[in-house]
Amino acid sequence: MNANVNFYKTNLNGKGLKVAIAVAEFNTTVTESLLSGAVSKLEALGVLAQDISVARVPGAFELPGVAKRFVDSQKFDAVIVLGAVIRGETPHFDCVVNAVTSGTAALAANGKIPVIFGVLTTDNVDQAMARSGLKGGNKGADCAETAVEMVNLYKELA
Ligand SMILES: Nc1c(NC[C@H](O)[C@H](O)[C@H](O)CO)[nH]c(=O)[nH]c1=O
Ligand SMILES: CC(=O)[C@@H](O)COP(=O)(O)O
Repeated sequence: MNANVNFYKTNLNGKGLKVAIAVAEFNTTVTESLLSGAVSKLEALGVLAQDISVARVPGAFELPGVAKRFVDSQKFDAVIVLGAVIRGETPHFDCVVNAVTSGTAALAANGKIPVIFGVLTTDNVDQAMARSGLKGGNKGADCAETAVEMVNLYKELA
């Protein structure tokens, strides 16, 4: 790699940051574990508990609506959406996944703050358990780290 390339710097310092989390209640065993992982990681990175705000919604379809309100409030440095969409017998899985993915992506691309996508989309419960800290890694914790990293990158890009 050419040594003259300029790389924007970022870091994982969460001190002083205010983070909002929207979490779906559908598949609550999985999503509460995602939430726990996200909150624990945020605190480990220096975000104070009183600076973490959580809103629960019925399902993943409702996540972008709450995330937008978090963004529009201008009270937060980042927003994380957490959910677990698990395939059933009908195409409803695709409807929900498409809606939450496109809605969250639009907010992330158009908003002034990072909006982080932490919605599991799995074929079965075991796959969800394996990605929510119940039987393996925790995507909620991963999203928390991404949120802090992106806030600090955006500060460099300002
Ligand atoms: N099947 C799952 C859903 N379905 C519910 C929708 O997200 C939504 O709440 C409903 O259609 C009313 O608007 N939600 C999940 O989060 N996960 C699922 O597996
Ligand atoms: C993702 C869903 O909406 C799904 O869990 C619903 O199950 P089904 O397709 O069997 O109604």
